[in-house]
Amino acid sequence: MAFLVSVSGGTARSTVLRTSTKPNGIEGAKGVSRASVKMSAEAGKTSFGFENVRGRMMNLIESKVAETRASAQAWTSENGNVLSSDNAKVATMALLSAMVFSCAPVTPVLAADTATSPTIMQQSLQVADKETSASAKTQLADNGQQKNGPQRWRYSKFIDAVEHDQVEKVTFSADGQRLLAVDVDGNRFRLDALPNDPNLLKTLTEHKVDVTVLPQQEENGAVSFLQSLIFPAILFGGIFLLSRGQGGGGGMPGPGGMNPMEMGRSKAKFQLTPETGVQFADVAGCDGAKLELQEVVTFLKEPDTFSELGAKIPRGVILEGPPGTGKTLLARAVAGEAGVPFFSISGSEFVEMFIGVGASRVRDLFGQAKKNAPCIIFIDEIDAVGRQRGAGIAGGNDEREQTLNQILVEMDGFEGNNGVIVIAATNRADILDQALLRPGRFDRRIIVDLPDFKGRVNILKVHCRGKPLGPDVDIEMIARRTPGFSGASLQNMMNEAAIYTARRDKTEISMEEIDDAIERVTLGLERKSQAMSEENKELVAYHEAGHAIVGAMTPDYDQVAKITIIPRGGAGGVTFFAPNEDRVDSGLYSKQFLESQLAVALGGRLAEEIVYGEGDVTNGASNDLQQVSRIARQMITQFGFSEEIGQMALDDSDPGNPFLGRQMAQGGAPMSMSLRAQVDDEVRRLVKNAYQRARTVLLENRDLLDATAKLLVENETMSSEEFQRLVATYEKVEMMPYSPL
Ligand SMILES: Nc1ncnc2c1ncn2[C@@H]1O[C@H](COP(=O)(O)OP(=O)(O)OP(=O)(O)O)[C@@H](O)[C@H]1O
Ligand SMILES: [Zn+2]
Repeated sequence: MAFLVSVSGGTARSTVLRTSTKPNGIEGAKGVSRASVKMSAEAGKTSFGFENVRGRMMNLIESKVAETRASAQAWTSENGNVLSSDNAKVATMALLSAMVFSCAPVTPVLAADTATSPTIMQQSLQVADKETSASAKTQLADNGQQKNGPQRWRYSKFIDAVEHDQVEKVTFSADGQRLLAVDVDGNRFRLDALPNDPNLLKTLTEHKVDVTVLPQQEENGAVSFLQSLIFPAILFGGIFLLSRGQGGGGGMPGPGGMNPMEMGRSKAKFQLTPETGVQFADVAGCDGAKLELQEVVTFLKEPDTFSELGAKIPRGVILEGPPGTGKTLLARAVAGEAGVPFFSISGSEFVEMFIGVGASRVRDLFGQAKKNAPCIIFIDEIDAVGRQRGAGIAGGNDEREQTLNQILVEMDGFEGNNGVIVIAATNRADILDQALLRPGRFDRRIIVDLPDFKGRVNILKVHCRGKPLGPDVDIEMIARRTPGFSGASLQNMMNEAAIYTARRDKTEISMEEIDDAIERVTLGLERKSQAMSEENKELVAYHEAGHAIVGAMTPDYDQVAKITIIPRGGAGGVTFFAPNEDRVDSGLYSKQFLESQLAVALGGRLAEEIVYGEGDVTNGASNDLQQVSRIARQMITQFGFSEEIGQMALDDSDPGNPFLGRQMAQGGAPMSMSLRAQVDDEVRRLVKNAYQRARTVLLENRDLLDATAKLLVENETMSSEEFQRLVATYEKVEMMPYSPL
């Protein structure tokens, strides 16, 4: 079997051809990945010219991140719907490399669940996708490709592009921590966690970059940032601030008034809201999503300017995320910010209609929308109609398919710039028909995840507005106590508190009512997902940090894409790793990689052990431990990775292996008792070795472990970049290479 491994980093691209047929063709695999790291390092050096070692190291890390991201992106875009298809092998490969360590302090998610549950797996991939798409696209862009979602840029690369007049437009988040840039070709780039660069604004102005700042949220830091922008804005001109308020932006005049609304035909089932009145400031805790949607707002406000600039016109946007995270609210806010009408319909309403009605409703809806352009069409629960065609559980649903087809026809029929943008919402993007996600249709996917601590503070502020609060009410404390709550649960909780207050004949909501309300909502949530106590938080943080650090300190291991300790789906926390291109392409995993994987899986439990002592480890790692023994067994019985046992496939009748599939387990020789014992010994040896290596690396990087856990407790999530920064600051020792005991 021959395959291509593309090596890329920064500007350098080259291709390495390798042939191999056996899974134990490890030498080749190693060679390739070394080569790719080296190439990336070279690329990093030439494009940035950092002279010091640290700089080079960071470049190397970044290139490596970019590399793995590219693969994650390429993989997801090609195989986006792999989960619901029967293409189990690809899914297996992806899962193996995008290894997810989701660990629950109380109810562990079984490994089998992780592998078979499309939701969890999709979550992992989505997060990988979300967190990783960016740099990946920097590379895809080199090929002239731009897939959905903005790419992520390094700061230095961004400045470089600005200085070369490659950047057209920049939108800052209200707090000034992130920005979205659009280059001259209309490609979008994202930068998170901006450094404090006093010259940034000057550079932007000098190069005539359009600067927009998102409306400010009630965050303190934002004020000074805004002020710091306003001042030079007067000096340099050419910058306009988007002010919150009637009609939105300064700068260029938007289409002030709305088209007079023609009443929808009476049979029309969709809702039309001429003016939603919702602003971005009403949606809190999803700055990333707002940043991306700002472009849609700009387009709706000034469609002509937008297309004159040659920017790529947005068509369809999919908002995906758990229930109650504010997807509908965001869509309404886009309409509100742009001052355009909002058409909405729910996917499930289509399905309830009589045969033939769905498609004509779609025609109606789009017809009305075009007449009222610019406007937004919002389709809630798009999965109800947008599920893969021909994959219906009850033998397919013609009505649904016709409705879906009609939506596709309408979206394809958008000529040039007709000012209609379709926003769809779903919490099951994994089951969507791929046709929906093609370019020109819903080619932008925006993740709206559960809010982290800061997000919850902001959401609470929104929902405390206009409510009489007692002097003892501390919003930050409420936010600390409500991890795992969505925006809707928080709103619900505040309403409950208000009801308790009224019942108790009080005039102000006090902490007492809020406590009761939190308890009540938590009880409701607990049935669905794991609610997390304060004490658990630190433990989960150490556990996840353990996985991440062992992964990061392992040469050639997959990149950490995101760490979170927000409880979800029964898991206390999750560490996501982005798959690596070589491995995904080939589906081959070297012995070295699998050994590292053992160590990474053990890292969580080990961190607990190191920090709290052996007596205090929790059963939250049972999922990890299952993964460990499964991987180790397979290495010995199926991949012939043991010298003792040799290169033969054995029938290790481990029932239903969700990871590598039965096909690999087939055809093995039955095992004698003595062989079984030998296998057990070998498995134990492998695991013990991995355990030792992971333990050493965690002990020697204790500072990094503490720093990571601390930040996780504070923020609940950590991006790849944030983690890399910690690694760069604290890292001491890499994991030692495998040495047989
Ligand atoms: N980020 C947020 N900021 C402020 N309020 C929020 C936020 N998220 C949710 N809410 C509150 O919860 C309500 C329900 O949210 P919304 O309907 O937008 O969620 P959704 O993601 O569309 O949920 P579903 O998937 O169940 O349709 C909103 O009307 C709002 O009051
Ligand atoms: Zn774990």
